[in-house]
Amino acid sequence: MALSSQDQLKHAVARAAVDEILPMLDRQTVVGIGTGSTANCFIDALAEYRHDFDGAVASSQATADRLKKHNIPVYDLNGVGTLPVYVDGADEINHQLHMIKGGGAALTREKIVAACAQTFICIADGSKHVDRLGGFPLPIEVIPMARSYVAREIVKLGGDPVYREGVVTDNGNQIIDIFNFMIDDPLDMEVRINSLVGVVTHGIFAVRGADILLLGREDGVARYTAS
Ligand SMILES: O=C(CO)[C@H](O)[C@H](O)COP(=O)(O)O
Repeated sequence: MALSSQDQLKHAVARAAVDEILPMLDRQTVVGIGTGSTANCFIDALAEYRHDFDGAVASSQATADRLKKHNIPVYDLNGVGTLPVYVDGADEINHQLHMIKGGGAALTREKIVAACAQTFICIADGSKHVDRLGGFPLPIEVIPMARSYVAREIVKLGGDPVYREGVVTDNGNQIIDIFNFMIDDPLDMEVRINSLVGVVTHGIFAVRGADILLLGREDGVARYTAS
């Protein structure tokens, strides 16, 4: 079956991410790996080198399952400590390499694994690159009993919260997506939403943004670094 051009871009950035990390790998290296269709392309490309590194820490059960299918060992983050690199996709990424993530509901584990990584490489197709975050609805993972409270607080901040019905995160929590919520200052908004009681995490990744962006475009993969 022929791949769509967006799928081809995902494969191209996944391959570029493998090339980027190959010099970092040795038999002791444990790699942090994100969640989603672009991260899946990365896992499939990395599997070719599975004897050149030790294993991976997964940001979701879905990612752990895919790694195991490739016979790549999956480790508990608590037993690993600092990771040299974390590779993941994004729903949006701006020019400062701040992101919105969590479209796949894996945001909390993604943020934890990213926090433990020395280098965060974001892989995305060109449609994800934006001047201003917020076109993509911002996901918030909430403790279930706090869902309505958090939603009311989000309305006060100017957003339109929508409960992502039927979705339970790997941590047993629920997701609210905030629509119509353009974000001028991602660092400030990340901290403000973090301070709401009942919020587990949300999808603004600015305090720990990406260090490197590999962006798939029709004319090739562009590489950006955080300034
Ligand atoms: O944050 C995520 C999952 O929680 C993903 O990285 C994000 O949704 C991008 O996914 P895809 O690569 O499928 O477009």
